[in-house]
Amino acid sequence: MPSGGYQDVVNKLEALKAQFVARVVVELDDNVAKLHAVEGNAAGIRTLKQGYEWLHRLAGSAGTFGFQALGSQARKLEETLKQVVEMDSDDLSGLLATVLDEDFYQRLDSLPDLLKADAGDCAIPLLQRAVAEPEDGILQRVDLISANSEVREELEQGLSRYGYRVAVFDSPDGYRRDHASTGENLAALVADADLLDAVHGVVAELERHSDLPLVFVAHDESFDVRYRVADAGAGGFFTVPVDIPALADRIQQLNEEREERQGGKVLIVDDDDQLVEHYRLVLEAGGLEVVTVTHPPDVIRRLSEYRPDIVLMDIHMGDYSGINLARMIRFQPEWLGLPIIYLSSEQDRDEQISAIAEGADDFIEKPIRDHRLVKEVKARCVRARQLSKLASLDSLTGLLKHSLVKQELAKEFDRCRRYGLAAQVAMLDLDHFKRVNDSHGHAVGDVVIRALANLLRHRLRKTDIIGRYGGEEFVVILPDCSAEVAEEILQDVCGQFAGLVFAGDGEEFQVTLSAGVASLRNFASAEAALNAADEALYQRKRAGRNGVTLYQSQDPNHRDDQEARA
Ligand SMILES: Nc1nc2c(ncn2[C@@H]2O[C@H](COP(=O)(O)OP(=O)(O)OP(=O)(O)O)[C@@H](O)[C@H]2O)c(=O)[nH]1
Repeated sequence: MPSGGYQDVVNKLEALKAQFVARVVVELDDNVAKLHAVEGNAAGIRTLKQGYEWLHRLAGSAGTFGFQALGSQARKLEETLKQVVEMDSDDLSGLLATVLDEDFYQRLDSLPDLLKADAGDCAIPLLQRAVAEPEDGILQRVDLISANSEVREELEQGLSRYGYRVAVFDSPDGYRRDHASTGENLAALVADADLLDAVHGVVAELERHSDLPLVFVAHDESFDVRYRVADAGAGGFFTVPVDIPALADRIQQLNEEREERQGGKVLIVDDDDQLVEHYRLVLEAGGLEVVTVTHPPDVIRRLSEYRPDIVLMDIHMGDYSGINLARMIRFQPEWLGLPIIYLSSEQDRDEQISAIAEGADDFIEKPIRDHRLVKEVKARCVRARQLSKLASLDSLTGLLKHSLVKQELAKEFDRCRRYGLAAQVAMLDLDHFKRVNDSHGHAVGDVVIRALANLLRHRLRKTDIIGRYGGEEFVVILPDCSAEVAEEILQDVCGQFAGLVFAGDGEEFQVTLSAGVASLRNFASAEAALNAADEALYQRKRAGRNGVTLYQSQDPNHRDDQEARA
């Protein structure tokens, strides 16, 4: 949602609508007169073609500003003139007799009245449903409702080890009272299934949390309880005693799914300034990020700078064709997978299909109502993000894959070089992990790996980069951080991780973690820093595991780590 809130968006949309009306009044005067000049043989085929292009644009834009009847009349006139364009005949009197009949001119003369008559029917109210409430804060808090003090204690302790701040309530009424007063975003609401109906009622009341991940815990795991929990729209169900790592993992997954549904970066390419501005406002109000391009030659540069999830592109843009631009974008291998969606008033299905065959992925027809535009674009952003995530993130942990973490490290290395900053790279490895797999099985081992991934995500800063480097090996990059602070943070992670209790075959167990840290600016390359972190990790393993070791060079000529710690 752009700053200024809903009313601000409505005011801006109204202002754009006024500009649109002012523009169309002038265009109507001009174009209706010119098309009548054809009737009186005072103008030729070229005028008809220009009239066709103008009607095409009007048909695509009028509906967006709330002038539905004007848009559909323009569409009918456009279709009539399309026959003229396609005939490609110079026989004006023939055309006048066959195509431009009395009915055509009557409908043309009705356009100014339709502009006046329709002015009250504005698309803006429909936007209200799509407008997302402002979202601030980070997803760190979990609310917990249970009348059972043991359950409250167990969950509060367990989840706080994963970096969540747990707000505890002993009844849905208490939750209703205190909750309404806070604007903080929640990672999840975890509640006792004994209070199912009351909790469901409170959540329904607090409409702004309709998308809130809801998880229930219960002593009773009967089909009936599970069914009622599913019916309440819950995203997770756990029996007491709760498997905390699995619960933390589920909360993480539910939040990732929610985040995917919410965000999205869109690049709009269209040469109509007012229409583009209207789309931008509507999509931003719907929670999407938008950058616009009204001058098509800028498109490649803006793509590289902005790296959108999807591109929305008009097909007919004055001297430029969206089809050629899509083809051009595909010249570059890095954009081969970028979804390009035509947002065009082209209604001919054959033309739409051939446009898609030329390098785009989909077609949205103009005009489109605001709430539908938001829905359609969001759905495509979600899909695009899911696909790109599949390509770049490790499927078990959702962290960056090996190759990407190396790319990020190289970027951070260059940044530190350029600006003389301190940054650390750390290599992390689970201790005696083979024993975990051997004793409890691979699936339980996977739970442990995911638990570490989730803990790192919550304990580290948003700007830190976390990747799964190999099986049970992780890499963490800590920008703008001294070696001393990195040691402290990672030591804390080791302590928290060692406190997590896992369950396998009815047996509880704990796992520890070792880490090695190196300062990027003490090395000639990112690769060398990573090797040093790896060496420090193995020093730690030899020294007894469960902790952090900073890289210490054996070479007296090597720059000392003390510099970075200062
Ligand atoms: N469950 C699970 N295990 C994995 C995965 N990837 C690697 N592993 C296991 O991780 C274990 C790593 O064992 P080692 O490299 O011998 O090290 P370790 O037992 O952790 O011992 P130290 O590192 O010396 O403390 C092997 O048993 C691998 O099979 C995975 O994705 N899931």
